[in-house]
Amino acid sequence: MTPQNFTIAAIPGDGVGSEVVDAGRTVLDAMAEHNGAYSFTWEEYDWGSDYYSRTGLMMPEDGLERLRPVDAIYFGAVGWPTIPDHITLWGLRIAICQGLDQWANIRPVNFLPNVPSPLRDAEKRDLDWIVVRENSEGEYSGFGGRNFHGREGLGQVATQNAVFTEVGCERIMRYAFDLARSRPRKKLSCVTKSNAQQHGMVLWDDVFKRVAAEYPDVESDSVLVDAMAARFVLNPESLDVVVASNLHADILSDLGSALAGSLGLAASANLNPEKRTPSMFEPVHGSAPDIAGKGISNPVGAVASAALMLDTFGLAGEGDALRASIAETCRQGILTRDVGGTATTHEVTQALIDNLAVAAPAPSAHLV
Ligand SMILES: NC(=O)c1ccc[n+]([C@@H]2O[C@H](COP(=O)([O-])OP(=O)(O)OC[C@H]3O[C@@H](n4cnc5c(N)ncnc54)[C@H](O)[C@@H]3O)[C@@H](O)[C@H]2O)c1
Ligand SMILES: O=C(O)C[C@@H](O)C(=O)O
Ligand SMILES: [K+]
Ligand SMILES: [Mn+2]
Repeated sequence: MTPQNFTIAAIPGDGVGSEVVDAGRTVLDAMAEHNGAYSFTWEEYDWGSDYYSRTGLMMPEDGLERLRPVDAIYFGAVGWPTIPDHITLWGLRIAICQGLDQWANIRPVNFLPNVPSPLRDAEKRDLDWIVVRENSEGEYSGFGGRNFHGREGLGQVATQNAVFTEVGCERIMRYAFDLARSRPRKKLSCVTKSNAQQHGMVLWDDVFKRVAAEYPDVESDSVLVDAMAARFVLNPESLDVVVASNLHADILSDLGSALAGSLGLAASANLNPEKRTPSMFEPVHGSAPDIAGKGISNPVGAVASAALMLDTFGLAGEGDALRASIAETCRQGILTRDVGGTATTHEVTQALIDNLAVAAPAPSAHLV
C-alpha cells in the first residue's frame, strides 16, 4: 500500500521556536518511519525576525500563496527583542491566522503526571479543559491609529478598536458548542466583559444566548473575564470548554498553561474548520529569548501541537499515541528545567520517541 503523504510547511520562526519545531519534526518523522502507513514531506521556511532584518519583511509578499496548498503548517514562535513585537507578530502569526482565516484557536489545558502545579492537590483532582479562542477579529481587528507618532509632547492620541461581527461570534460559538457536545461533561462557559464593554461584548453575549438555545444538551453559563480568571485558580474542576474573545482567551490560556506547570507544555491549533485553507499548529508559548539557544526549552507544547495536527489528518489513533508518550515521559521524570527536571530538549525528544512503543494510548476527545 502506498503511504498516505502529508505536506507540512515548517516555520520555526524565532528563539526557541526552532528548537521545539525541530523536536516535533524529529518525533513525527520517527512515527512515520515506524508506521509506514503515512509519510510527511516537509517544506521549511526561514521566515521571522532574521528574515526581516535581511529583507524588511517577516515573510515574502507571496507567503500566504505558498502556504495555501500544504496540508498543515507547523509553527514555532515569533518575536525577538531587537524588533518591536507588534511588527513581528502582525507580520507573521497574525498575518497567517487572519490571512488564511484560521478563525478557531484551540488551546487545551493538560495536567501531566509528575509535573508540579501551583494548584493545591492538582494531582488528586480531575482537571482537563480547553480554551477556544476567537482568532480572527475582536481586539485583534487591527483598526485604530495614532497621531503625531514619535513626536512626544504633542498630545499624542491612539485608538485600538475591537470589532465584533455577528458572523464571527456565531461561528466560534457553534464551534465551541459542538466541541462541548463531543466531550463527556458537555459543558461550555462563555467569557465576557459586557458589564463594561456595552457594545461588542453585548453582541457576543446575545449570539451566545441565541446559539445556546440550539444546544439544550450542553450545559452553558456566561462568566465575566475577571471572575473567570479567579475560577481558573479556585474552581478549575468546573471547567470543560471555555470560549473567549481573541484577547481574553490569549490571557486565560497562558494562565491555564501556568496552572498546569509551565508555558512550555501548552499546545494549540489555529483551525480553519471548513478546511478551505491549511490549519496551523504551534505551542502556546513565545520565542522565550531568556532561554533560547541553550538547548533546555520544553518541547512538550510543540509536540502536543503536532498531536493535534495528527488528529486533523484523520490519524487520531496516532495523536492519542503521541499524547500517551508525553504522559509516560513525564511519569518517568524526564522533564526540562521549567517543570522541575534537568533534561535537555534533546533528551526529552528522544524519550518521547522511545516511549511511543511503551505507552498505551487512552482515547480522548478530538477536535475534528
Ligand atoms: N505565538 C507566538 O509566536 C508568540 C506567543 C507568545 C509570545 N510571543 C513573542 O515571544 C516573545 C517573548 O514573549 P514572552 O517572554 O512574553 O513569552 P514567552 O512565552 O516567550 O516566555 C514566557 C516565559 O515562559 C518561558 N517559556 C516559554 N516557552 C518555554 C519552553 N518551551 N520551555 C521552557 N520555558 C518556556 C520563558 O522562558 C519565559 O520565562 C515576544 O516577542 C512575544 O511577542 C510570540
Ligand atoms: O496574542 C498573540 O497572538 C500572540 C501570542 O501571545 C499568542 O498567544 O499567540
Ligand atoms: K507559538
Ligand atoms: Mn499568548
